[in-house]
Amino acid sequence: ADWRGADLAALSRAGLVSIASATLASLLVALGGIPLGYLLVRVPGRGMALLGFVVQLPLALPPLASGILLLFLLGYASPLGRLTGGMLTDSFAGIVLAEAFVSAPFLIVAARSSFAAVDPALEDVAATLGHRPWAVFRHVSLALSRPGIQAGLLLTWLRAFGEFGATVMVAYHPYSLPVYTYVAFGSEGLPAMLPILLPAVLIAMLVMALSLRRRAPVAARQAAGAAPVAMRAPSPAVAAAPEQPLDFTFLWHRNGFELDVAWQTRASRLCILGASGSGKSATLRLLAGLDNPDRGTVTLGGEDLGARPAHARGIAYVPQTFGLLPHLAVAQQVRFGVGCDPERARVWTDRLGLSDLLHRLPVELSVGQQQRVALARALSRPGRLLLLDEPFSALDATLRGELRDELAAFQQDIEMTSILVTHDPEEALLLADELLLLDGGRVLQSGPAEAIFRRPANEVAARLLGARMAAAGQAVAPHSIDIGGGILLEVAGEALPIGPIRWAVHPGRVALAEAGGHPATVIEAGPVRGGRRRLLVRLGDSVFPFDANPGLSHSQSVRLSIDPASLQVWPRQMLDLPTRH
Ligand SMILES: Nc1ncnc2c1ncn2[C@@H]1O[C@H](COP(=O)(O)OP(=O)(O)OP(=O)(O)O)[C@@H](O)[C@H]1O
Repeated sequence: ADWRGADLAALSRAGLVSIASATLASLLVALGGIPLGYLLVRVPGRGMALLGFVVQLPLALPPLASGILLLFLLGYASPLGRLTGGMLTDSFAGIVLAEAFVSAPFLIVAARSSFAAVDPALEDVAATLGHRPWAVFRHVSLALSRPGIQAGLLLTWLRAFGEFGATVMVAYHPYSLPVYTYVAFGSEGLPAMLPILLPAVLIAMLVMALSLRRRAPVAARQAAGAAPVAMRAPSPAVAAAPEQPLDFTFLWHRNGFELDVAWQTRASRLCILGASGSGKSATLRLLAGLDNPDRGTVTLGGEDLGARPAHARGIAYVPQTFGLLPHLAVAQQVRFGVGCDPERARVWTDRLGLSDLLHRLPVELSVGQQQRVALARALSRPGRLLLLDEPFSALDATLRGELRDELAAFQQDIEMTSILVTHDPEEALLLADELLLLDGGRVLQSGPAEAIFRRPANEVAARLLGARMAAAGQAVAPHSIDIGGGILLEVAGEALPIGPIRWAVHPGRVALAEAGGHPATVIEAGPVRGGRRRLLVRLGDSVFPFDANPGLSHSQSVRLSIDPASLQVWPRQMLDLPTRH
């Protein structure tokens, strides 16, 4: 190595040109590449797919070919070159453009993969929490993609810093470090190389080291900024839900599925009940403004919500997966909504038992705790409609029961109308005054929960409402059914039309009678679960399930009483299956 012969002034100039051009090129790429990476993920269509292919092209081209392509685009004979008086070639601007062209795919590909990994449900939740599209992009999409984008930016800078082939074609002057290396090698040979290469490698290593600098763990940083939430007695200083009639009609098509629903209700505790794929979540998303109907209207308290975007509807939405932002600790999570009321946030975090978990990230919470955080966040800003999409589906039976009871208690305290989506009839009956039954995108029945439970419109509605072993019978009076064998059962609720019916009763709502009741025989005894045995009993001509103490066994005679309010009765149709026995 010829250390003495090194031209330090020229070397420094070339080094500065490379550092400055690589930095400018990276900025340029970031400005265009980050939004482009996002659009490539979120905007569907062939045009975008083609664009995604084209932007990767520089990776496949030999750098010299990229340089020639750029000469066609930027050279003094091109329209752009003429417009700029040839300033885009053989100049510092030319170096920046050549470096940007060749290194851009590194950032675009990294940004695209990072954005693709962000769950769109998180963006949806942020929108329903009042954030405008730009804020959703900044606080959710960009925040969650940051590590991947930073890695892509580092690759972009390093690729730009080392870029030679395209640069030498577009801008031979001023010398960048790679071009200077090439020139020095041509005139002085190998002995001139080490004094040039050593600083180049050191600069690259320094930039890499700076980018690897550890940041404080997210949780710790977030918690440090979290205002302490004082423990206080529960005092949800909010009134019960005011009457605000909800009225919506939606017609919506997607992938061969057609949703055609309409509902008018004045109740404040509502439930949409239906089998999987019946359109429950789609209805909630249309209400929240996260999808647009092909045709439809939605008004709440006489106000037209349909014309407003999701962030302006004043709706709190808790999706099936809770939509917690993985980079925010509980305290930030709860205050994430636009217009979040700190006093309300304090009350709900306290009441939901989250006060000791404020510094934790979602990944450090149990599923039940995550569900509470999502609920606290939804309730901590003023809103008029609370949309809950199967909030308990991920929980075990015990926790499910506990949280269900808690939610039932909250419903008394919150000033919002709540709409719960579920396929669990028990949940629906506990948490709603009015039901909307959906089947295959159509409304099967709607109205007061108890009335629908007792009088399902048909067999499908009855099954959605939990009727399993339905039996045949005959309505012989407005409140009496004949189930064969001379047994008449009393039925509560609306008067029945005389004629053939089907009926069912929940196994837990039949009781053994000491005296009175109806004579029945145990015809099947199942295993004991939770201290109770599931039996099949014959009563009159009907067979139905019954949960009893484990002492009862096969062929035993018993006397049963059935609460008239717990019987479900619906008209028998020609297509209904015959009774099981
Ligand atoms: N974004 C979408 N793109 C295409 N099809 C969709 C989309 N969203 C919903 N669908 C379709 O609409 C239908 C109803 O879906 P939806 O999620 O509303 O059902 P659901 O009743 O909530 O079911 P589950 O109880 O399983 O959540 C389904 O056939 C589903 O495939």
